[in-house]
Amino acid sequence: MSHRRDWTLLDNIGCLVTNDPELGRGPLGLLVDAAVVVGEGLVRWVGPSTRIPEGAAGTRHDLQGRAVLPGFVDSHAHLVFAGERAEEFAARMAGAPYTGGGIATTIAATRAATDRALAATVSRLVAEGWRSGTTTVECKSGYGQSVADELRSLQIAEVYTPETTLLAAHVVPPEFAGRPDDYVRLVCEEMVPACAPHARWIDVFCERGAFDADQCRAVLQAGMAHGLTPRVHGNQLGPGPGVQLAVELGAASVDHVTYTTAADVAALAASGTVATLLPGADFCTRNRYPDARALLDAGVTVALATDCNPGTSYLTSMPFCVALAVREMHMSPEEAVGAATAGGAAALRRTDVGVVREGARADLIALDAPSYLHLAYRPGVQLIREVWQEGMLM
Ligand SMILES: N=CN[C@@H](CCC(=O)O)C(=O)O
Ligand SMILES: [Zn+2]
Repeated sequence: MSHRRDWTLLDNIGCLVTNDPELGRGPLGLLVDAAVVVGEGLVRWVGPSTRIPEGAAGTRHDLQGRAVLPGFVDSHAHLVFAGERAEEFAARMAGAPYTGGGIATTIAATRAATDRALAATVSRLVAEGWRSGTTTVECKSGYGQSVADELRSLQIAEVYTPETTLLAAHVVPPEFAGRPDDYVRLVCEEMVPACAPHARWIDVFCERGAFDADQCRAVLQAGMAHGLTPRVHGNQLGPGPGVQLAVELGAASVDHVTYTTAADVAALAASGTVATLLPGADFCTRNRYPDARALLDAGVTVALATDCNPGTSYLTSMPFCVALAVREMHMSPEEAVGAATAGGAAALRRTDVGVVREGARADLIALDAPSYLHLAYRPGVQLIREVWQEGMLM
């Protein structure tokens, strides 16, 4: 390795999660007493502290025995919105069910907001996520529901992340009440062409009360025809066709997956579609949790994400999702940490994040703890000590 004065050696790492089984033990590719060299935004070298190449870097950064992981990959978030719905949350905690009806409140507030106010919210939530160790975040539109408002939502989102998603088919907006097919036509014929240049993904809310399988298929196919890759909100509030539709269209991910049948699990296991579980939403809506064990034991790739949004999951903490996954969904700490990092990367079809190996993006987090186990063991505690984004300490 050539000497690079502007590269940094992170050494004295007590426990390193690489997510590369060729680099270390088990599926998390664990190394103890490890070191990483970062430079020009990328990971340049990974290995045991005893084998650091001579002159590997100009600067040394001592981790003092802390655990280091890939930054979290939050593959499901709705960050472009205005207002909040704390009263709706309180009513739910008093027994009211979640039906998705509150989405209309956020649509009205978002339409009335200035671009500047919407951008400030995205910026605040991305920064909140950073402080919890999120270095890659996906961001959906879906609270605009008009051509102009979906377009500006994506234009604001793309300033903060390349992982932007057109969720025009979130709910039928009030002006189309009783005419869902007219709205679907508007989405397919006008919103998709206008918004596709600003999105990587096309998403739909496939659920009773939102859009049915045929309407969702039409929207997803319209997006695919414009170069977008599908992902699906499905099986959140009850059993439904979301999982099967996602598999049929080769979606990158189907998200929520709270109510599944054996056939859904088998279809996912035979597919390349990731199941993204959103335990924050189930927590905040007092829903049941997905059967993560059935999915994992069948061999399905599982991701964890926050679903940050003002209705069902107003949170940005991936560590909280890891803790919920372990405590409530019976995932092992290894499975949960893998799902929050490599799983999220798989859900976004990214090979450069969610992993610490030579050539990957140098997105790393250091915990105020000796092991990744503490993420589940110390729920609610701020353990994120350092966040390195593309090799820069934030
Ligand atoms: N389920 C659909 N969309 C969001 C909730 C949106 C809202 O209630 O504002 C979700 O993923 O949970
Ligand atoms: Zn969502």
